Amino acid sequence: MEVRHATAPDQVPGATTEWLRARFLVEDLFAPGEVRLVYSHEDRMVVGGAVGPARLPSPAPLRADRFLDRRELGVVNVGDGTGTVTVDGAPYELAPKECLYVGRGSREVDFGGGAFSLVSTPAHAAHPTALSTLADAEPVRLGGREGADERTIYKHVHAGGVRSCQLVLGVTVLEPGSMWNTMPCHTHERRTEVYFYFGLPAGQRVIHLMGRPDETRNLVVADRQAVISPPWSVHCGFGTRSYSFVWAMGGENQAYDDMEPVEIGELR
Ligand SMILES: O=C[C@H](O)[C@@H](O)CC(=O)C(=O)O
Ligand SMILES: [Zn+2]
Repeated sequence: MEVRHATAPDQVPGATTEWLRARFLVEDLFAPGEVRLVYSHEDRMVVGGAVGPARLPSPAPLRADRFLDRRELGVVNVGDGTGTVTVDGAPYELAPKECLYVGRGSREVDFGGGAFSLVSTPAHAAHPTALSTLADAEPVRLGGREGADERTIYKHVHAGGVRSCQLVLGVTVLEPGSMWNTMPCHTHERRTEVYFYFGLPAGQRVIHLMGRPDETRNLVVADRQAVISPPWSVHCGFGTRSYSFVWAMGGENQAYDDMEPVEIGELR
């Protein structure tokens, strides 16, 4: 498991494209029969990808007998068909974009055929493992044709949905012909957020904006790649085609709307 250290906003001016990509972009998470994980010191979030059949390991940097001894996990099916995730012998069927929350203390997590994105945060208590379907996730329509940002937000793990210690997780799906996510954008000083882009056609890219609102940079992101957004960073993007993304947060609170909005004219 790769370990990435935390960053500070004063490292961004002067940073090269390569430096930014090595710290904030997560590539190559998906390989057949493997679970690949990256540990970030930003709120100690672990970001991963699983392609079954594979079992969740407990990599050495965790110093834990089992991955979920002190953690909780959100799994989202990012493939095109139904996928099965088995937790301590109990199978859960996930349709595309559906989420399984796996609680602290679970022992074995097995991924069947399919592709899954993973996000984990430290957990102080055991909440029950629970499936969240798209219907459970209380879809919210946002945006419009005029802003090229018609999209549906599915909130899976949050204060009013599946319970967790600190993880907040959902999926946003853009309509065909809609390319912008999260514009106007925001920061949230009390949480780190990970965006995991998927459903982007081969050869297309998302231009993801990061950095302080007055010092932005861009990352050019391909399908099934993730971006780590520290609390000081905006996170929004424009695709060359429509796409979906998993967004997941960890940190001080679980209030979805605890954010600092940024006016478009403030961006530099
Ligand atoms: O803090 C919340 C997150 O950035 C996302 O939920 C935003 C998002 O999915 C969108 O606007 O499309
Ligand atoms: Zn956000």
